[in-house]
Amino acid sequence: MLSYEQDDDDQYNAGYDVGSFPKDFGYGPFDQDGDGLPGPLVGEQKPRILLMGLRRSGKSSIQKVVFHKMSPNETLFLESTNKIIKDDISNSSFVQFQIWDFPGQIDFFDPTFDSDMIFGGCGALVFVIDAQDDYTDALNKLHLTVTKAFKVNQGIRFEVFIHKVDGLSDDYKMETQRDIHQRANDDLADSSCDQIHLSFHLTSIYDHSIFEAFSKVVQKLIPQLPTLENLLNILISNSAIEKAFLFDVVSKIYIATDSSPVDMQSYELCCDMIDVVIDVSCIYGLQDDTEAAAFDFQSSSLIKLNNGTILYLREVNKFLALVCILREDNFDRQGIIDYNFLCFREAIQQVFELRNKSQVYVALTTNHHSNVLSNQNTTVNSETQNTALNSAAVQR
Ligand SMILES: Nc1nc2c(ncn2[C@@H]2O[C@H](COP(=O)(O)OP(=O)(O)OP(=O)(O)O)[C@@H](O)[C@H]2O)c(=O)[nH]1
Repeated sequence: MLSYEQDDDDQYNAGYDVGSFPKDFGYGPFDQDGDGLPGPLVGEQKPRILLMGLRRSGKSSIQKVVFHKMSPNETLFLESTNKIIKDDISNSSFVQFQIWDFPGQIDFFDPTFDSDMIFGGCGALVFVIDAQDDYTDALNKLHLTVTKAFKVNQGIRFEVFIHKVDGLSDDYKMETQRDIHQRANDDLADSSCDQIHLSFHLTSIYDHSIFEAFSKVVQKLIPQLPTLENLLNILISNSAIEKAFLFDVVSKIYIATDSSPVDMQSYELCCDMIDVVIDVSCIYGLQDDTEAAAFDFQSSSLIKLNNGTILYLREVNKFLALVCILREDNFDRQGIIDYNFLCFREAIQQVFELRNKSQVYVALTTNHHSNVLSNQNTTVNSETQNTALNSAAVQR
């Protein structure tokens, strides 16, 4: 990897809107052509994300907006969910999971509620609280839900979405978050369950906060995350990039970023850039006679902002894109950045290959301990890649 001097300071302006994605650019069937990435194996257990919360708290809206490109206004007409809706999200080799949307009125004491089955294979439980409503009942239900789930499966990540905060002032938002945080943790402490850890996110479907929160939930379920972060750190430090996100293009969830702090504006800018690229590709890039995807190995884009900042997007594979933010002055050596990007893409492919090999191995031998196995392999792989990338780096 080639190296570059870096400058600090960046400012960007943004005007945002969500959901300009064409709806037909959705989760297609997972096939094997293009980048040689095999699809999920038959019988492989996908991590499950449960969406729970009281009625009308916004669960279905979240799922539709993030994963099905529904515009936020259309959620006003969503019918109440009255059975568990299972949604299989298999759009990328990294992001493969199921989302189960539960009806608000679910009763844990109902004999048909099989908590071992439901919480057993669950990776994360997202509990949605309507912050515009009185949340006392929601807090009681949260307590009941997490304690019940924790008894069945201690590995579940508990994520609380303090939702619909678009209607609240900044001060009130913070106050609500503090209050919910305090009361939820007090309830756990009172029932001697302080080992249960809850993470809190302020969310709304009317801005990018819901995508950001979901990104964090999903990242915790990706065993390769440390490897990806490492690769991004190496890439940005050698290419004078300020910030880099690895995006799942369809959902605009970022599955990894470098270790510098994420600010909401950068994330929103990058999301908007993906919208622009996909919109333009769908309008001008589709060939009449083929069903080729609008986003392919040639997809890349460069947007210069009027504050001396550049947004640079490159396709990594058919599901993932790298979006970088950097200063215009540092882009005069684009060749170095492009070369480093190729090293990065190669390394990401190795992560995929190794993951897939370990999956095949697991499938051929036994289904037991599959997570542990792939985790261990990925760690070894991470070290190999870092060594390879570092040795390829050429300092200027
Ligand atoms: N202001 C605001 N309204 C929201 C938001 N998210 C969802 N809503 C609205 O909340 C209402 C209920 O949303 P649903 O998604 O149906 O709620 P649910 O939790 O799935 O409801 P059940 O299926 O009955 O359990 C809808 O009218 C949505 O438009 C948000 O972020 N902000």
